[in-house]
Parts: sequence; structure tokens; C-alpha cells
Amino acid sequence: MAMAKPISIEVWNPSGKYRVVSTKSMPGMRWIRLLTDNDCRLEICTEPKTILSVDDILALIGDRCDGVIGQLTEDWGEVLFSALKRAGGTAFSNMAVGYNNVDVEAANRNGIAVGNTPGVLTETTAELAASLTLAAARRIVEADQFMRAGLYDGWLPHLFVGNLLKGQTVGVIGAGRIGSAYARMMIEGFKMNLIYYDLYQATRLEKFVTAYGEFLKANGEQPVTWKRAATMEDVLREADVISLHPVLDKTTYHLINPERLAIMKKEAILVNASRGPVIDEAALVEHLKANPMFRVGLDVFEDEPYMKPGLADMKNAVVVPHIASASKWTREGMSTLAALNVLGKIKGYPVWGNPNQVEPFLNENATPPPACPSIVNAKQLGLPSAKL
Ligand SMILES: NC(=O)c1ccc[n+]([C@@H]2O[C@H](COP(=O)([O-])OP(=O)(O)OC[C@H]3O[C@@H](n4cnc5c(N)ncnc54)[C@H](O)[C@@H]3O)[C@@H](O)[C@H]2O)c1
Ligand SMILES: O=C(O)[C@H](O)CO
Repeated sequence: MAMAKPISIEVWNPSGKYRVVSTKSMPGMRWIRLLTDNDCRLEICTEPKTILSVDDILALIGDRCDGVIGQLTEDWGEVLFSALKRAGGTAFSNMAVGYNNVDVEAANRNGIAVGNTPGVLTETTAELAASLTLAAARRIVEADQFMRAGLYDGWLPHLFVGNLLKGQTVGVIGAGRIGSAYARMMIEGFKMNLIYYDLYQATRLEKFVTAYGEFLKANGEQPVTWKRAATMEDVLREADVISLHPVLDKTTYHLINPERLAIMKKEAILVNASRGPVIDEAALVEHLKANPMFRVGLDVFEDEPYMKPGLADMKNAVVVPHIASASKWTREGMSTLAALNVLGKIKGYPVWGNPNQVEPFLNENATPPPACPSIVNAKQLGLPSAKL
């Protein structure tokens, strides 16, 4: 194997007993303090390139490394997990809730715990999906470009007419933490009706819509309604706005394909703040070309950082660079949870019993519980669970 080239790092607490590597600088200082106050020597990669290769990360792991905090842009598979094991490591955490970039079976084979950061980005991500929905419905980006180009010469009845959301149907595919938060925003904020598809029943979401519908009715307004669809196709046929929030795995790869695009309403809005490959993006570009009233809001792309040819030219697409979780509070929280996953495993702490209730780890003014907030392969590795 070729010798990995040296890579630039910033070192915190050089005499710390445990060597922890972070492949990127992350927001906030609390995660750094938590590691350095707990006897970790922290090495943060300061390489200017955005996406590190497997060789870059091998060089960072080196001969001795207890744990790594990594990013969703990195390919964590057998090569990296076996290198981490050889270096004496036992812990890895993605700084992300999604971990489709991680081969969890390879981690299991090498006895490495895999952490993720659920819960702390739910509302922030749902708010961005809601923003994309509004931007697409009301043609905000097109209108902004029109203003800046000096083309506005007075109010006109037909100027940038878009879609009214009130009373329309919002379709959610993947009604987990983020999908449910998004649904609530659209229902409560814009009085939309809900149709959703998930492998599991979203009982709390259903109860919320029922209660809100009753509240509206009691106030003499049209109540909102909900429906759990038997098939994804039912959502695609019925909804005016469809937002995608499932995990990316083999059941959701190219979930939106030419056949499914064809059954959607011609003036529907499609939003994706989950993972790019959930949509067949080349097929989407063709659909956008053929259906100028169909609009899309995308935070994620099939071949990030690239867009499929033609997408950038489409006026009916709003595109942003994977920023759905980018609020200061969330990004600092993600850094904290990722650091605590790695620290907790190194210290031999148990795994927190409920990864949806991570607030106790986020309080700036309190010592976090002695536990790993979220380890996705805890069961496979037989890790003990913390009593809540
Ligand atoms: N764009 C971003 O910056 C950003 C930010 C956060 C999360 N995400 C993505 O969003 C995903 C969801 O996050 P979450 O915290 O809501 O996770 P979650 O586990 O709470 O929700 C995912 C939901 O998808 C459902 N699901 C799984 N397979 C399905 C299928 N085949 N069809 C329909 N539903 C299916 C699950 O049952 C679950 O309810 C993450 O895995 C991540 O990839 C993206
Ligand atoms: O999965 C995630 O957490 C996002 O894509 C980044 O916030």
C-alpha cells in the first residue's frame, strides 16, 4: 500500500491519555472541552480540502487512536474500521443522524461502536424543508433573481403567481422524527391536510392532527384531516406537496423514479431534505423540463457535491447545498453528541436508553450523563444500556 501523505492537524491537550481524532473542525467549544477535560488528546484535521479520502483518514488514524469523529462525506467501511481496530480504537461517531456512509457490519466485525446524532437536528431540518416548500410554492428564488436583474417595472396581476398551501394536502414519506416535525409545521402553520406513508404508524402525529382539527372546528374553521396511506403511490397521487424524510437504504434508493413522478400531480411540489439518492435525479430533471408547473426544493443531491446535468438551468427547482441542519444550536449540539458518543465508549459508559431524548446531554451548564447518547450498533456489540 502507498504511504499515506502527512496531513495537517491542530492538537488540543497534547498530554491526554486517549487519542481522539476529529476529521473536521466542528462548531462550538463545548465538544472540545468535554474531550480535553476527560483526559483526551484531541487532534482536529485542518486539511483545507472538503472531502477527505480513505487514505487521508488512514493517515489521521495512524498507529494509535482510541476514537474518531467523522463526517457524512466519508466512506467508513472495512478499510477504516480495521485500521481503527489495529490502532487500538473502539469508537467512531458520525457527526450526523444519517449514517448511510457507514458500513455498520464492517464496524461490528471490528468491534467498533458507531455513534450518530439524532434528535438535535429534528426541528432545524424540518424548518429548512418548510422553507424549501414555501420557496417553491411562492417562487421566491425566481422572483428574487428577477428583482436583482432590474426587471421589475410595476405590479401585475400575473407576476409570479404560485400555489396557496392552505387547505391543500401535504404528503410525507418517512414520518419519523423529522418527517413528523415537518408535517406538524405545515399542518399547524398552513392548515394543510396530511397524508403520510411510513413502515410504522405515526401515532403521536395522528393524535396531533386530530386534536388540531377539533380545535379548528370548535373555532368555526375548516378542520384539518389525516390519512395513513397503504402505499407510497397513494401519497404521490393525492398530495399537493410531498416531502421526503426516510432513511437512505436499499428500500428507499430511487424511491422517486420516472413511474412515480408520472403519477404525481402536474403542479405538485416535491421537497427532499433526506438523502440525494432517494430521488432518481436524472429522471427528475426530465420531469421538470416536461412539466414547468411542477416544482422541486432540494437540499441533497444524488452525486454530492454535483448536480445532475440540466438541474441548475431549471427555474422550477430551488437548490441549496445540504444545509438543512445548519443552525448554530443544532450544529453545536451535533458536535457535542458526536464527541460524547466517542468519549462514552472510550470510558466504558453504557449506552443511553432513548436516543430520541438527548436533551440531558445538551445542557451547556451541566455535566452530561455518563452515557453514550446514541450508538446504532449497541445491540450487535452487546453494549450495556443506561438506566434512565
Ligand atoms: N438534509 C440534511 O441535512 C439532513 C438532516 C438530518 C437528517 N437527514 C436525513 O433524514 C433522515 C431521517 O432522519 P430522522 O431523524 O427523521 O430519522 P427517523 O429514523 O426518525 O425517521 C426515518 C423514518 O423513515 C421511515 N422509513 C424507513 N424506510 C422507509 C421506507 N422504505 N418507506 C417509508 N418510510 C421509511 C422509518 O420508519 C422512520 O420513521 C436521516 O436518516 C438523514 O439521512 C438529512
Ligand atoms: O444526516 C444528517 O445529520 C444530515 O444530513 C447532516 O446534518
